Amino acid sequence: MARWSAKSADAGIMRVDRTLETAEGTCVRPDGYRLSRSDTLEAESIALLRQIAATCVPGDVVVRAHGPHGRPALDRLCIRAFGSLAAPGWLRETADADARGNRPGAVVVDPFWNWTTTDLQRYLDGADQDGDRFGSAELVRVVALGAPGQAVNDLVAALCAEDDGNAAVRTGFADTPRRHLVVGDLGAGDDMDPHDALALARADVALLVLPADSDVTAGSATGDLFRRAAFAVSMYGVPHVVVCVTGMESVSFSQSRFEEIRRNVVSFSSRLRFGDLAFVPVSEAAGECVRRPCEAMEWYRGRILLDHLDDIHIASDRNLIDGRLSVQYTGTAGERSVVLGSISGGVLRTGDEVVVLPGGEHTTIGALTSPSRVQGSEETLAEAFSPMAVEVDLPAGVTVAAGDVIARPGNRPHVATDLDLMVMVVGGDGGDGEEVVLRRGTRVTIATPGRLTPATISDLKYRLDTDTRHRDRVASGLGAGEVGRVTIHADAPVVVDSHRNNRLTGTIALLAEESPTVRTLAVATVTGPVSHDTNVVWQQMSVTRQDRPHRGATVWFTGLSGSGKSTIAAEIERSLVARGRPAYVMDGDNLRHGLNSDLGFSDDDRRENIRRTAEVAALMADAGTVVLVSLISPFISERARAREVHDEQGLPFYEVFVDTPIEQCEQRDVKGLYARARRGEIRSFTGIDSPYEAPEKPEVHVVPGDGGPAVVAEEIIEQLGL
Ligand SMILES: Nc1ncnc2c1ncn2[C@@H]1O[C@H](COP(=O)(O)OS(=O)(=O)O)[C@@H](OP(=O)(O)O)[C@H]1O
Ligand SMILES: Nc1ncnc2c1ncn2[C@@H]1O[C@H](COP(=O)(O)OP(=O)(O)O)[C@@H](O)[C@H]1O
Repeated sequence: MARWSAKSADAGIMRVDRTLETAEGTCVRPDGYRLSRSDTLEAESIALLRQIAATCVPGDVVVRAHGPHGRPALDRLCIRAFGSLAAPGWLRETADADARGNRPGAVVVDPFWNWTTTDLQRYLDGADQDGDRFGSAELVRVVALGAPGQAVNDLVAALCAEDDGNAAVRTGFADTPRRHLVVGDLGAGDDMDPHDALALARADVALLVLPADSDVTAGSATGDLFRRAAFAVSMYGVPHVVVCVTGMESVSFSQSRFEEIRRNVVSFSSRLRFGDLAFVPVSEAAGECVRRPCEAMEWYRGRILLDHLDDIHIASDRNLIDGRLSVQYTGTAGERSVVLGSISGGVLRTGDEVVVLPGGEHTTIGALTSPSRVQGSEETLAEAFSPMAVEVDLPAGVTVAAGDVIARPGNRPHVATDLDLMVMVVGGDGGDGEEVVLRRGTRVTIATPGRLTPATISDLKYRLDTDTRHRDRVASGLGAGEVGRVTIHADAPVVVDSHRNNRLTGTIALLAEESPTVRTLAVATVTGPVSHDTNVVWQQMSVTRQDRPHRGATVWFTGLSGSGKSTIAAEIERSLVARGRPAYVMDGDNLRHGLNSDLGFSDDDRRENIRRTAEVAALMADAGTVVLVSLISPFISERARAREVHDEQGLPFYEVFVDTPIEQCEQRDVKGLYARARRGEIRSFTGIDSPYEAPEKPEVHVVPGDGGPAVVAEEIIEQLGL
């Protein structure tokens, strides 16, 4: 591996805060932080700035370097450190010229991360001491928030063994044996600026800080800050949460106080979506239980914070199922089209059949190359996976543009003009003291990687009180710091995933339309697409769910044809009905005779089949029935959507994966369909020439060895408490 020195780089660094309309087109403006060399940016060609503008959104960090020695050094650093970046200067057509070093280049580093230029410079300086340190270490993004600023500051300083107290520094660094931690200090988290919100949307781990002498349940100011921060962590889906109970010395290192706080936080968080929650008592002034054990807290048997962060299992957090390439730059190289972007989900391989969205053109992935090859160490990749940056060859003539998303034909993101969003209005960035408000009719710009799409807020469904969860359905707007559910109508289709499926492609920024500058109003998570007429309003009925004699639920069976879904579902139905519990099987075959008789087995038809079935199941569950859906439902994304439909209405939803291997299904061949599919008489048959995506975390996983249908049925009833 090449050794290099960051100091040899003639670097310009800026964080994009504004995009700006000029006579020549859109360009970007740095946020005011300046490094000694960054003023060379002003002299940069307008063409380069336009290139950058085409690929980044506010919050991005742009690193620019030129000269034969500087560029490769920075490129290498950025690739190693961040993984997900794109570089207009790395286009194949310009690569040779770049390698000779006479052309300026730019990289957009890790969109949505909250670096200041000061942070980045410190990072470069740190890297300089040991150029290889990012070679094998895994980068883990940590954010700390939740208590009055100083408490969070102290924790970050203790974790990163720093004492510089520089207010401009928002990011600390800490190395564990296996990892390189980048720790963003978000302070109290009560008045987030866009960078904070975007950092949260990207973080692997959130450290929620709660001083030991305050409490989450009390109406204290600190408790309020903590609860708000916890809500934001949950909303943006940070997969791992560590509650750091700080200032243990102020409560005499009391174990019972720590346990009391733990109980209170656990009880409070049951209403939040926390996947992984841990607690560490901290005496941060001396870094105890942060970087080293604390003698005064011998009772604490858990790991110290740094060890915990070294060990948290983050590899499974990445979405490695749904293949997505967010295109940030396009060009041509001889006959071929070349695109540059980051893998925002799944794994892509050379030869994969893919579709370019929103256009819908089908094509095939050619050579995959790691951008670092510009340094002369060309790396052709067999496969690329999230969150890598790659350069991809496509056959000549494919229509593809920055902002497009490349996905698999059988596993597509949503391509929609109408989206259902949870938004958090973020402040602190306008600088004019004016309260930012989103309301029905507000014009905004949707920022997705590489693309800006004008849009209108079509409806404000409710404003959410993040504390009580009260939904204020008559609210007229959302002010700074407020959270709400909106629908938005985009002027052109946008390509997104549900946030639940993919945090990267499921998060968007909403920018204000204030020519000539643009500022971020809100950072939103995508609930899903909406396609209904916005003039239709929900009618509240007088009979509520609580008035009904039975509580409903949906049990969703998924698996190959012949796996046993219907047989088990029918057993459960029989058993429940015999006990007087309303239950009903919604069987794919049967639904296709009526409700879904207009649908075939194309991917799109299957999606619609699943969507309709989920909606009907939710209605029946709402009416008090245990609905047993038996549908192959081969796509993870659509099953997730079915779950969302239920979650949104507070209805229980359980996924049961009937995991019978295809060989066994084929042997059973209940309807003789496998034989026909093998003979080519049926096309697009699941498991043969149409994909089946197995669930990752079903509530119940049934395998053939579990017993006969009746046994399995009783076990499911028991396990789900039906
Ligand atoms: N091409 C193809 N692929 C898969 N299945 C096929 C196909 N053609 C017909 N069938 C029969 O239709 C049943 C599956 O319908 P589903 O509605 O459950 O399918 S899906 O969820 O929309 O994928 C399935 O029934 P089950 O065996 O009960 O699963 C098949 O019998
Ligand atoms: N443990 C089991 N659970 C469910 N079905 C089983 C089991 N063992 C054998 N079978 C048989 O497998 C077949 C499954 O068919 P079916 O329930 O129609 O599957 P699907 O609805 O998934 O297409 C039935 O003939 C059933 O009797």
